[in-house]
Amino acid sequence: MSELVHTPAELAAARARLTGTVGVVMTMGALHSGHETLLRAAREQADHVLVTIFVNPLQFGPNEDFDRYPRTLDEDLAVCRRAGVDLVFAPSVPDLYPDGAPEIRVDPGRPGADLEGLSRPGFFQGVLTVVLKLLQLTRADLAFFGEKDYQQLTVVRRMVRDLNVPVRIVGVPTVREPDGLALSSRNRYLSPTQRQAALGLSATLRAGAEAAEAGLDAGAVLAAAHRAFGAVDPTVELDYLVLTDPDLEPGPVAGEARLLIAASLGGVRLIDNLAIRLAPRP
Ligand SMILES: Nc1ncnc2c1ncn2[C@@H]1O[C@H](COP(=O)(O)OP(=O)(O)OP(=O)(O)O)[C@@H](O)[C@H]1O
Ligand SMILES: CC(C)(CO)[C@@H](O)C(=O)[O-]
Ligand code: BAL
Repeated sequence: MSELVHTPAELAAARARLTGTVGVVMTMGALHSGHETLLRAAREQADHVLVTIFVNPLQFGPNEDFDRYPRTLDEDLAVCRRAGVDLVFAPSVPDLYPDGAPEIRVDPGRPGADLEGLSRPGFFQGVLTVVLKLLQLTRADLAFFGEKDYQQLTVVRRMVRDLNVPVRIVGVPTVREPDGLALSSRNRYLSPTQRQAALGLSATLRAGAEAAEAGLDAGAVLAAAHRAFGAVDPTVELDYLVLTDPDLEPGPVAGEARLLIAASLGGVRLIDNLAIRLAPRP
């Protein structure tokens, strides 16, 4: 049975009853099999699993989908119960921000400035601020984040290192539909035709991975991915397609790398990424 709490005071009381290690999975709800994989990882690696469900207004831009973001608490609780979650923290906006939007926020710095940071100004500041608050409130020993949101995982790791936050961040590989589409709560916005077109994101990444497996260098791998994107349904608008260092550090790419894509379909913005292993230079 998962205990449901809403306020920080209720959370503190319930958290105090948990002995042993606590793993937290932070979500915005609308739980799917990707989230369930995070819950399983937490179940395996911690004595207790705590889930947070909160659609964080601070990380949404003025023209983004905060109002229409799916809110499915009853179904989410059923998922948590089935996954053996001990405690669910589902605060309201005033529960978490009793004084309104916080004056003091976490600056995501250079790692949060590119890619998603360029397209979604304020996004990582909002994410890091709420992640830090939730880490303080849950006092978790481990926190699990999906590689699907690769830059988010990277920026959270960097915050924990730079600010000495006492938690271990665990990255969990992306869960995909059998046809390759990365699971995402926002997939439910897609019409059947858009869903078919959205396969272009993972297909583009796979084309890059195949070029790397064939021994091509970084420039040729990225060119192969761009060529593959050229064959994708023209309703899919590319935001970025980049090959970077796995820590998203600037500079030349060699050995382990990451290919990241973001694109929009009829106003629905999706992201995906894949690990790429470049052949050693001769
Ligand atoms: N397909 C997936 N595989 C692995 N982890 C995932 C997947 N989808 C989401 N997650 C992870 O679940 C956590 C909560 O994410 P969130 O609730 O925003 O879901 P989401 O599907 O990413 O939603 P959205 O569609 O709004 O981006 C994050 O750490 C995210 O990376
Ligand atoms: C980490 C997070 C729960 C913060 O609101 C959100 O960005 C998400 O669901 O990935
Ligand atoms: N999935 C990360 C949170 C967001 O896109 O708003």
